Amino acid sequence: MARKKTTSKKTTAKASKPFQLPNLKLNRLQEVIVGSALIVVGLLLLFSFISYLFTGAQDQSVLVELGSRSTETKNWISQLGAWLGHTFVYKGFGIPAFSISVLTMISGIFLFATGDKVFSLSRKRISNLWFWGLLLMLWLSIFLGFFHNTNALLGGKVGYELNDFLQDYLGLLGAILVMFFIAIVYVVLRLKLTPELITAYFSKKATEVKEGFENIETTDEESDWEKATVEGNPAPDIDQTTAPATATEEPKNTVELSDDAMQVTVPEEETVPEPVLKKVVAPKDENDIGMEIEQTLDEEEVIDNKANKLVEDFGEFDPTLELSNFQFPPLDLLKDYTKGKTITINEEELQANKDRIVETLKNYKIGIAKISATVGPTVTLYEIVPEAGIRISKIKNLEDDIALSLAALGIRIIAPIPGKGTIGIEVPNQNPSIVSMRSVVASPKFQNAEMELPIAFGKTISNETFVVDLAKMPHLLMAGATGQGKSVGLNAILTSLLYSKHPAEVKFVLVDPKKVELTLFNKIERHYLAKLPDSEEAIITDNSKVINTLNSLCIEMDQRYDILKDAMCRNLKEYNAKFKARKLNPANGHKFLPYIVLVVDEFADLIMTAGKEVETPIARLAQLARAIGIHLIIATQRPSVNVITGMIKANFPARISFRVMQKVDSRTILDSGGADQLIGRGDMLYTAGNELIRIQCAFVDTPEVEKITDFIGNQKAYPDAHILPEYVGEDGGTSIDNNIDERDAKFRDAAEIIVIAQQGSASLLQRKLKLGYNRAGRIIDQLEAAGIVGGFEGSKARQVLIPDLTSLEVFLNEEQNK
Ligand SMILES: Nc1ncnc2c1ncn2[C@@H]1O[C@H](COP(=O)(O)OP(=O)(O)OP(=O)(O)O)[C@@H](O)[C@H]1O
Repeated sequence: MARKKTTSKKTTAKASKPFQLPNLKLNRLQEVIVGSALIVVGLLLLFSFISYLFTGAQDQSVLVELGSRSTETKNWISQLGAWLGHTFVYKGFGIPAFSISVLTMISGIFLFATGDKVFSLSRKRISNLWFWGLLLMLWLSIFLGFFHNTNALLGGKVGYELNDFLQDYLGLLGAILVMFFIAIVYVVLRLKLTPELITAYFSKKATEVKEGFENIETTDEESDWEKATVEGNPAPDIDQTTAPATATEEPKNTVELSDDAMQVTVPEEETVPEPVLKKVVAPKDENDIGMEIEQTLDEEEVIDNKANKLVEDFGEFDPTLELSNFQFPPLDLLKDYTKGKTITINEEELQANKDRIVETLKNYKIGIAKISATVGPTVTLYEIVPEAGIRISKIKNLEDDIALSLAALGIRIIAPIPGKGTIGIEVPNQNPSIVSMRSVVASPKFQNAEMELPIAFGKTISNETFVVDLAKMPHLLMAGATGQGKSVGLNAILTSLLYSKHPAEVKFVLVDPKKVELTLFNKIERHYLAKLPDSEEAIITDNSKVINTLNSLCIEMDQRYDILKDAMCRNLKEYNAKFKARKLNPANGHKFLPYIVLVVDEFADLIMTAGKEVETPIARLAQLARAIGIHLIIATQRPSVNVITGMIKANFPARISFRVMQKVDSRTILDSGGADQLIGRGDMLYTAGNELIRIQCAFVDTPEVEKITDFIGNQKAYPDAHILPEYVGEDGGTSIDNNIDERDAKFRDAAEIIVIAQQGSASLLQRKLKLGYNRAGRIIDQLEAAGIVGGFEGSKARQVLIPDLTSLEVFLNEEQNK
């Protein structure tokens, strides 16, 4: 989709460009060769034209014989020169034809000297040069056509004919006026000159000239004095103390060499006078005195000018340049589940449901003034307007009774619907339709979304595509009982981003304790994923590594804040815009910063095993990371209060809930019931802090995700995944201290577990002894120091050096007796 977007942008850009050099890719050697070829061609043209001015008349007679070896011409470039001169100067544009040779040479020099790196950035400039150069040539040629009778070579045949054509229709005066008008258009468009600028320029010049005269007068006096002092003579007629009056007024760098009054005066570097606005307030009456008001104008922001110049020369910084050939996945990779099937409106079903609702309410003496239905992909919303005097809470309490009478699950009553004066009853359709990812990605709402991180969740109850900006959320909490569509939801989020963002613009940090859900994204590691230095896999499946990654993200956050502070930007969007506009110097550590999206599946599992160690960095990130482009998506099966703590909840205003089994879970995640009444299979409720929106999540199946990741993974990638800052945890480094007294209280238990399992891993201890990661890590270090387990072996578990429990007993007893 984004590909479409960019191509459409490109075409509009192309259409507005006057002329564009072909986008050839040359290597450096080819550049030098092509560059020199252009220079030679330019020179050949130049010499031919110059020579033609003098020898053209003599060569006129032999023009018909050109091509034969025996033909002799006077042109410096012989037959070719004679032909070129005749074609371009005489039959062409006259003297202005010289610009062709000059333009060719300039292009050649550019390519030869600077290479494609600069050249490709300056293509726009060069194409501009050609466009305006050729236009100027044509204008001059027509203009010189007025003087055709003086010399036919001035404007060439083209100039003469076009001039003649103009004069035939407009007459001499008309033609002159038209030419004058074109010249004005040229000057205004090309040189961006306006009458104001010209007057400003001349008034500036006038003041400069005036100041110049005044300066000459003073410097005349000064130079007399200086001449005298440099020669060692006293200053003529000027007292030593009073002489440098001008010098004190205008400080000079004066070096006193000796007592003999020899002074060498070095004029100060030219200082740019501050532009000053002067205004004189005349005295009100005889007793009043006038006043002169001076106002210094704001200084020009040089940095902007420089940046504008850079942007003019090289264009805006393009972060996607390194993978400029990257292609966004085509829509065909997504399956169209709804092919040929639109939502079927089953009128019988609608009628039957309506009748039952009306009847049930009637049984409770609730009269209905009006009822209408909106059919969604999986649920139909019946909106009723009760008769006057009916209490809303009465209807709300009938949820179960209506569900019973309709014999359906997942009935939800919204009383009243916010913003409408109605009460909503959501009833699941008998034949729900799948919302395919393809249909939401292809929707104009997603395609034209001007968002930083657009996410197409699915379709609302009124069948509208629901697109939100993750950057604005700014973090998302997601819950749902097992099998209700959480993993599909995560895939839909990731797919949306893959369809809209270039690898340079967004990076994912994926935490997947289930080990199977997000593995497919491994293929796009070097395009879209971020990882810790030295870690083999980018997708984190080991809970212990999550802590390091989260802390590393905190470091990244702090670093980004420093960079943003330095650039005086309030958020990542501003910063990147400033960087693209070349207002930030990469030499000062500035670089284009991609968004980072951290996705944590099975958050409850993580909290169970690592507790505070995970919660603290997550809360920190959630509180602070929004401005610097780190966004969290956290999914959990169990939305209990000890998993989704107050601190986490407070920082995740945007929440999604798939079906949960209990009302209390719904309350924990959404702060209200409702999620327990959903029907599952992607039926979800979304809230961004205010009302609840019921959405049918888009369905994207594993084979589709596989196709997308294959498509991206097979393309040229960055050399490595995006590397996060290194984090050395508290447990970093191995303690070689084998101090028995300082051993952990659970040391012996741990040793036994390790020896029984014959596997030296900290996570085993964590599970069996219910320890935090840091403590388990410390015990492993102590076991290593004691010689019970071997050294660290990367991703493999450590070797256990004691074969069984009896040997361990002997080993530890011996150690005690030492
Ligand atoms: N949006 C959807 N549209 C249609 N069917 C869906 C949708 N989402 C999920 N399903 C169905 O529900 C099944 C389970 O979904 P999913 O694997 O996402 O559940 P889950 O909540 O992640 O479960 P678990 O937590 O056990 O991994 C899918 O295989 C699919 O058949």
